[in-house]
Amino acid sequence: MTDVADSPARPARPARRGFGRRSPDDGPRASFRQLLPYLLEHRRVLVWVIVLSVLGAAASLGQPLLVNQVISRVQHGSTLGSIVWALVALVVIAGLISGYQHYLLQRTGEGVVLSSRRRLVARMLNLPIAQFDQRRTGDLVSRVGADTTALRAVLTQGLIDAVGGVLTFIGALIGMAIIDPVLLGLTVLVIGLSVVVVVALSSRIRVASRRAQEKVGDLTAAVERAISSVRTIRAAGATAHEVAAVDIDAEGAWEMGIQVARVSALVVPVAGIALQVSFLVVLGVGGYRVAAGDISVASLVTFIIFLFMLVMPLGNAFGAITSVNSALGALGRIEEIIALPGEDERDSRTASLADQRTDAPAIAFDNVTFAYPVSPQVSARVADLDAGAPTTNGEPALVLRNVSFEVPRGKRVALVGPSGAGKSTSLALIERFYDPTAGTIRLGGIDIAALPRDELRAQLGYVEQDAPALAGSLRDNLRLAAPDATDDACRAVLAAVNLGEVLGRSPLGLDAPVGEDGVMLSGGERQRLAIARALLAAPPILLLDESTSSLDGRNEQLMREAIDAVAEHRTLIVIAHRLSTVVDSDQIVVLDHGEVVGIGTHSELVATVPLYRELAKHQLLV
Ligand SMILES: Nc1ncnc2c1ncn2[C@@H]1O[C@H](COP(=O)(O)OP(=O)(O)OP(=O)(O)O)[C@@H](O)[C@H]1O
Repeated sequence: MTDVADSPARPARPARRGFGRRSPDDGPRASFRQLLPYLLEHRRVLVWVIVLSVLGAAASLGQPLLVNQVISRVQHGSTLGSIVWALVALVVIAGLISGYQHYLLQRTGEGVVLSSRRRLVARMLNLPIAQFDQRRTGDLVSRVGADTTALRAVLTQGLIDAVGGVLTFIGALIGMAIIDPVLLGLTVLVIGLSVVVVVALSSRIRVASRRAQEKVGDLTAAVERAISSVRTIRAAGATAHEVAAVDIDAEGAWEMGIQVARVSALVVPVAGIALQVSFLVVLGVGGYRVAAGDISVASLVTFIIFLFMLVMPLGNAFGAITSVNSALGALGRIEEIIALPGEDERDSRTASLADQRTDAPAIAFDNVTFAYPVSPQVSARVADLDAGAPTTNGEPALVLRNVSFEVPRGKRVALVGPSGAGKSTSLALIERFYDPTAGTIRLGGIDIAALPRDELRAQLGYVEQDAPALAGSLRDNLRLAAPDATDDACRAVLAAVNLGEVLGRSPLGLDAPVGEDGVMLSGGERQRLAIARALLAAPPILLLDESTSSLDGRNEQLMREAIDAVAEHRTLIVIAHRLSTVVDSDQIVVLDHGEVVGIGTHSELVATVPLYRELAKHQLLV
């Protein structure tokens, strides 16, 4: 019943190999191998880029040979003829090829960013709910925005002319070997040293740039927190405090950026120094060899041009090291999420709704026990503190204990109990946002763990506690679960939950925006809009987690009427914070500290369950 990622007993499954074993300092890492699927999607363009690279390299390598000819002809007093034109043509062709190739790689880079965003968002929105409990929203947002953008650099800077660069490098090496192996030996010695230095520095760049990206994630999370709670922060007079908190994260990102800059500052001049030193060595030793008659002036000039051609791609590669390493760091953060199992991947799909029994209750809890999964980070911190909460003896604290109750078809059942008793958790388990640690929940007699989640959820309408309205129009909100609903159906359902008046408020009607998180609606209106949304999909079972915010008399009346409208012809499980909403329920289940302490009608419970009597007394119902 309990599946792997949600299991409190077992920590969330470590991601695929390469992400699983790492020290806290050692964030997600990616290799070029993981980049391959993204590149292979664009293999046609990349093959074309390679062909252009080969042509470009040939056009470049042809230039020193022609220069050699020009010098020899000038030395021997012969006419230059078409050679100069051929040289000009080669330079122009090499330039055109390089421009077109650059465009193709930029385009492919954008394509890689697009497909990484698609894959990441598709996986992210399909992760088990526990992952969202344990991760910071801003950090996830930053992965979709900033990290995917960093991937572009692999193509636009890393792979730019990589093949052409290698060919030019090899061609230049061969040309130099033919002209003068001694000079080549000296050149290779100097350049080899520069490569050793850069390779040694590149791992430091990788670590620094990955940390820089993590810091950007922290920064986005801090900004997201501040913006999403802006009213509370403003009202608490805590704006300056929050600005300072965001500032600390911004500074952290800046510091890491500076670290990257410091290490890359060491790398960038290496190619230049290598070129200068080898140029001076070649000029000195080459000049001596020309004087000694070992090589001609034309050969020395050609050798020097080849030297530039050898060092140029090397310089490009050194220059790309920072951006490629940061792209690989970003890819690590993207793949860390993509490697997590999606919630639907763990569906057993061994049963179908057709197996429902008509004589079975709509929903039945059978000895359900549950503890929320504890994130590995929290576990580690608790272990460090050697403290009990939120776990006991290393085990997560139980939120539900052996809970059993039945909800007959077509009946209205209320869950009541003090705050933290486990009411909302029970609805979350019916929705399979989490799976019970022990026990079974059945829908029409079928263990819901055996049903595909989408089939199960199609049977359920769920109205969260203080349900948020989604930014967008009234119509967008209503059609979330019923995309084909007509405008007439939308209007009818709004009227059913007493929201007809909201429609008349704006000339835009159903197109009227509700604001970010529905700020343009009152708390009661948001809750009723959420009920309308659930109703429109016409599910046979409705789970309603009543708003905790106190509603005035009129709103409460409107809400009761809305619930009555909802209850018709369907099974309703309602979490009531105001007993007045549920006194006429068919059955009331009283929860306390995760245990069922009473089941019955209002009058039965007032007579037999002290906790319920107490609750009713507080709410002036007895
Ligand atoms: N996502 C979560 N991760 C960890 N613990 C949680 C999570 N959600 C709720 N809890 C804990 O589970 C317990 C039960 O919470 P639940 O929301 O089910 O209570 P409730 O009866 O609905 O309370 P209320 O009436 O205040 O809404 C609480 O102690 C709460 O702190």
